[in-house]
Amino acid sequence: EGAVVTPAERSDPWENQEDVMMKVYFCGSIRGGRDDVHVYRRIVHALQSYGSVLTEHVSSAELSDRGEDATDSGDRAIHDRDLDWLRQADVIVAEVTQPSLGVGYELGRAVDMKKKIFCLFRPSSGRVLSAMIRGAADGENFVVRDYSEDEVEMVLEEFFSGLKRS
Ligand SMILES: O=c1[nH]c(=O)n([C@H]2C[C@H](O)[C@@H](COP(=O)(O)O)O2)cc1CO
Repeated sequence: EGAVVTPAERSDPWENQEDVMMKVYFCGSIRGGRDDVHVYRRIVHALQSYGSVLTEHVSSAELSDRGEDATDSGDRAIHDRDLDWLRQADVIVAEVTQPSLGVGYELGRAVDMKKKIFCLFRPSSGRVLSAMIRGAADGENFVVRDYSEDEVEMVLEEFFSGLKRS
């Protein structure tokens, strides 16, 4: 009676699940162009088997290259919310084939926060990935993986099974 329940003693299963569920921040181009939204959908769908995806909206077919809100105050709200999610995230997964200022910025901030980062690039696009992304790879906290669309599930499985071991 009157005992203080510490977080470790909580018995609500939903609360516990929240505690253990990995949080994944997915980055993909929005105002940079929506050409690859079908790939983002496939990635986010696969990611949902590893944890909770904080930025599911990035993969929404309804979201155009105008973004969520075109007003200035809307932009601040988007920026602040996304940085908050970035801080909460255990891992960042970015599809970097379609160049995007926002994605590049998110990755730079995530490096500064010492997050685990996994970037996916499709050479079949004919593009050459920015040196500021390819050149940031250290094979451990910042991993860049070339892949083709049909390999989405396989490369994510490889990455997440590596995380469990480390
Ligand atoms: O409406 C938005 N909502 C939003 O969450 N973002 C974030 C998530 C994406 O990973 C990234 C896309 O940046 P950009 O719009 O510069 O391509 O920025 C970006 C916008 C629009 O810039």
